[in-house]
Formats: sequence, C-alpha cells, structure tokens
Amino acid sequence: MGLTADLESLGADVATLSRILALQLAATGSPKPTLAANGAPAFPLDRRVQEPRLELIEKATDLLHLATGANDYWYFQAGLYLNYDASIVDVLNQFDFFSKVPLCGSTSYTELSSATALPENLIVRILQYAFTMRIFAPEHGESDRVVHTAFSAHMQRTPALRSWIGHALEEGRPAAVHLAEALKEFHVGKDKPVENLDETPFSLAWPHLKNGNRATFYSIGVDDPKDAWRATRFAEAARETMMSDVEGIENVVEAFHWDGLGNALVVDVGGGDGSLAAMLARKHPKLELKVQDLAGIEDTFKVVRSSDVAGRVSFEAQDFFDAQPRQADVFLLTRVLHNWADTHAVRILRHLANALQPGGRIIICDNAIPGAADANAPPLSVRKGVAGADLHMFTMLNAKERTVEDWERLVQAVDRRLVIAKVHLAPVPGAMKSLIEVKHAYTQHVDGNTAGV
Ligand SMILES: C[S@@+](CC[C@H](N)C(=O)[O-])C[C@H]1O[C@@H](n2cnc3c(N)ncnc32)[C@H](O)[C@@H]1O
Repeated sequence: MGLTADLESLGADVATLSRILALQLAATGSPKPTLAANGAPAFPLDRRVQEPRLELIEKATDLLHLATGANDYWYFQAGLYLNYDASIVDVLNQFDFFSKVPLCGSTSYTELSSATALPENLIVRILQYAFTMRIFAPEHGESDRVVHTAFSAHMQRTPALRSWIGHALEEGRPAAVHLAEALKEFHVGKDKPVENLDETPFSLAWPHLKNGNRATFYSIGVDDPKDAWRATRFAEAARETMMSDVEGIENVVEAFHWDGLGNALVVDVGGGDGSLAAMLARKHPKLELKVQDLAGIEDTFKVVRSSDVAGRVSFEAQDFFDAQPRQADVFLLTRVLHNWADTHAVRILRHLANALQPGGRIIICDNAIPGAADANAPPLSVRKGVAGADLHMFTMLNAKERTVEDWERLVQAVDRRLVIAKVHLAPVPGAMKSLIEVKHAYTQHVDGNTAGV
C-alpha cells in the first residue's frame, strides 16, 4: 500500500490490471468473471492469472478506501456493515435461501416467504441488504422477483461451503464477539498468549459444561451429544475444502519428492477421512499409507476402504498425544498443527520424532506466513486470508498460524537435533499452504545415542 497513492493513479492501475487479467484469462482458456448466475466461481491456480488478479484486488481495495473516506468508513462500514454483512449471510444460510431460488429462473418474495415461514416484509428487507453485497439480485424489470448472482448460485452448488459458513457464523462468530473480553480476562499483563483450550473467546461464548468447567472447541458434541452434528458439519467442511484451490494442498504436497522414497511407509497423522492419503497412493504406487486419527473418525474413511487404493491405504485409531507405535519413513501432518498452540504442538511432534526411521522426515503442510519484516510479503488478499485464519485459530483454540521463524523455533523446541531441511512455500500466489520438511540431523532417535550424519 502506498500512502501517497492518489485517486487517478489507482484508477489507472485498476484499469491496466483489469485488462491484463482479461488477457491472461483468455490466454489460459478461462472464462471472464461475471456476476450472472452462470459466472465461474473461481480463477485457475495459474501464476499468469493469479499475479494480476491479486494485485488488482489490492489496488481496488485502496481505491475503494479512497472513494469511501475515513468518516463514512467508520460510520457505515465499521458501525453497520461489519455486523450486518455477517448477520445477513448467516440468515441466508440458516434459512437456506440459496436452495430456494432456482439456478435458472426467479422466485417471488411471496414464494420465499412461504418457503421460509418468514413475513414477506422481512424477506424484502433481508434481500435489499443482500443485493448490496451482490448476493442475489432483483429480477430485471420486476421489483418483486429474485434471481441468483454468481455468488449466491455458487452456494447452492457447493454444500461444503454452506457447512463452512454454518461453522464460521454459528460457532466462530459468537466466539469472535468475545475476543476483546477474552483478552481482558486471560491475556492482559501476560508476557505471551495463554495456551489453555478453555481460556479462549470460544470458552466465554459457549455454555459451561455439565461438570461446571468452561467449554473447549473439542468438547462440542462430546459434553452434549445433541451438538454432535456441529462437529460433524465442521469436519465435513474441512474435508471438502481440502482439495480446493484456496488451500492448494494437492499442488504443494507434490512439492516433496515422494518417489525418491522408494517403498516407504507414510503415516498421515490426523489424516481424517484419508482423501489426501488416497491421492498420494494413486500418484505414487510404491507408497504404503496409514491414516491415523481419533477412533470416532473411522466411519468417514469408508470411501477409501472401497476405493482402488484400499490395499495400500489403511486406517488406524491413534491419539497423537500418545506414543507413536509406527516407525515411519514419513509422518505427514496436514492442517493439524495450526490447531494447536506451541506446548501441545511440541508434544505431538516429539512422539513422531521418537518414531522416525533413520533418514526419515516429518512433513508439515500448513500456512507458513512471512514475518512482519519480510520484504516478499504476499499480496493483501493472501495476507488477509492467513491473518483471518490465525485469528480464527486463536479465537477457537488459542492456537495460531506460524511464520517460517515460528516453525523453526517450534521444531527446535521439540529437540535441538531436529532441523527444517526445506520449506516449499505455496507454489502459486493465491494458494495458502506451504510444505515444511523436518528431518533428524542425526541417525538415532531423539531419546537414543546420537551419531552425526
Ligand atoms: C483440521 S483436521 C485436518 C484433517 C486432514 N489432515 C485435512 O487436512 O483435511 C484435524 C484432524 O486432526 C484430528 N485430531 C484432533 N485431535 C486428535 C488427536 N488427539 N489425535 C489424533 N487426531 C486428532 C481431527 O479428528 C481431524 O481429522
């Protein structure tokens, strides 16, 4: 951001970048974005498209700020829109407006009123606000009929995103409202953030447990089985978004030279339903994969069990806070450690380090955000995505996203003989996940005698 940027030069940059983006979309055979219901929901994860796109978002954000002005920003944006952008998306999702409007055609306010059992007057007012967010639109020429935009239509087509929004706005948002209160109650006067799972904004938002203790995110559905659907919904959202371009996991995991391992055992720790393990098995026929997760997750593994790679991918109930029973060539941790503050993450990693084969690797797939002073800071929207994920981790779990330096410190805290062999930063701008290869600097286990290699 240039503090001296002015209206005309930003406007000119936006025009130039829009032209470059359109040319690159044409060159890569990708459709041009449109707000119409049939508009493509995402851009290809291709550097030629993502670079101008991300720069355009940054310039357009500054332009929007200049055109808004500080006073309107604080009065309208902060004072009203921050609340009601979230509330209206929550209402549209909870009342499932997305499925009640046809993808081709329109629906009247009266029909939406009977489909949701809400007064028509409220339907109109909810949609008037949603229209300003480009979520649904009034049908051309008619004032009482509604059509989809590309944004609302995408929600109808993507149940996993409805699950993600359900989690974000029904569990995440009430917790986020308690962020300042949690800072006052648990953090003021401390040298570093507290790490206890029951001293989070979430714990302040959620009712106390039956035994009177504060709730944790992990007690959802365990303390009161009536809430188990929430945990299931969250797991579904995490699972379905795994292979999405936003995360970019498939690309970055391939940055490691799996075929160089030969016949090897890879343990996917906290591997969930096994979809990543199955993908690796398909691409690398010499690998045997074991998916370890909590016993309750085994049911979600059934798709892999009846798949073409079932012979090489199996499930094992294993709590990663217990000693690791397998001696693996690679322990893979995808989107696991960002859920855990350092003290807990060190315990998880120490069990794995103790069980590594000589020459083995722990491979961490997670965000590796640049430090504040990093000159190669990624574009605004990527920084905001990671900063938002970081605050979500803090709000729900007292956990965090880590910089490359944080990862180095964490690995050193496990054992000084563990080192980061390589960091594969997200290969395409716009993707979030990086790959961190951790190895033993010595051939023996961390608890045994060591010999330098
Ligand atoms: C965010 S999910 C990531 C799942 C998968 N690796 C992915 O990227 O989609 C975190 C995983 O850690 C698992 N998990 C949580 N606590 C665990 C524990 N104590 N032992 C083993 N797995 C655990 C969860 O069940 C879940 O599958």
